[in-house]
Amino acid sequence: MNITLEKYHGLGNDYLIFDPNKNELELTEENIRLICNRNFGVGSDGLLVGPILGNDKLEVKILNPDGSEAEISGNGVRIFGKYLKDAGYVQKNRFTINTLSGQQTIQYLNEEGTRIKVSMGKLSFYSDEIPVTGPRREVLNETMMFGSIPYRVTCVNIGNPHCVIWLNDISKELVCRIGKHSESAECFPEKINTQLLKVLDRTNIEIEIYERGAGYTLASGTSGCAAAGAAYRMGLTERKMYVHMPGGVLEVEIEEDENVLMTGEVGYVGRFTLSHEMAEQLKALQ
Ligand SMILES: N[C@@H](CCC[C@H](N)C(=O)O)C(=O)O
Repeated sequence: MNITLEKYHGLGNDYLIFDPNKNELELTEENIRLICNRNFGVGSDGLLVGPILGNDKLEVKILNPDGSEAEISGNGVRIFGKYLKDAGYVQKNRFTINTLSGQQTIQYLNEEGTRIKVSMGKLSFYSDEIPVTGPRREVLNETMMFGSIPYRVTCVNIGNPHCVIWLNDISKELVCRIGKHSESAECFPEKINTQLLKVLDRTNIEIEIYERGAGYTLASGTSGCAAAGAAYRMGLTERKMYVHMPGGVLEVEIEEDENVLMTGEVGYVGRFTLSHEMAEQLKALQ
């Protein structure tokens, strides 16, 4: 049996879909790393395994390129939504899926399903829910040391953990320098995704991203929601804003109950049928 993977991207944040109903391979940390490797494998910022059928909801498992499992991915959910339409798994325009972090509602905004709105769930700034070590509190504008340098940090959970650093000048170089330390800092027992946040005006923010388990990425849906949530909470923006990332722009709205709505595009790259040689290498790593 051939192994086929479908590749999509959300604003340059690329994912491969491994549909377990069409492929036979036991995924392990080792073979996930090889699939996502940009030199020796197909290459991607992560792997989406699904739909996993069985209960009343379609389920997706989200894997980082280092083989670790993430609770949620904003771009991943939109991409999975587009795949479900392309592969004929759904006919409705609005439906709910299951991820490790809970349920997300997906809505197609155009006929092709390339523009998708997702109800992502609620923000939490509470230390025990993010998680961040220390007494229970909302982690707002605290000083934290990453690589011996102090930063003002707001932490937030939107299904997965994020730390947002508000600065006037942001760059790829700086987020990579900070992210290498913050990702595995002792105060983050589940590790963390890092965003540098620049506020452009009350309805536009810009971010640079360093993802847990993936490193630097051109875009991240949950990072966009987390940074928007932090900016709103700090009183810097309105509830609705555009989040500018190197790969494109996401629309984010923080509802009154702190539920987050995220809207953005998805692009289809193509189908990859792995060579016999590659399939054998992956099987040897099962
Ligand atoms: N690209 C993502 C986030 C993927 C998961 C993240 N690396 C984690 O480990 O939490 C997005 O679009 O949200």
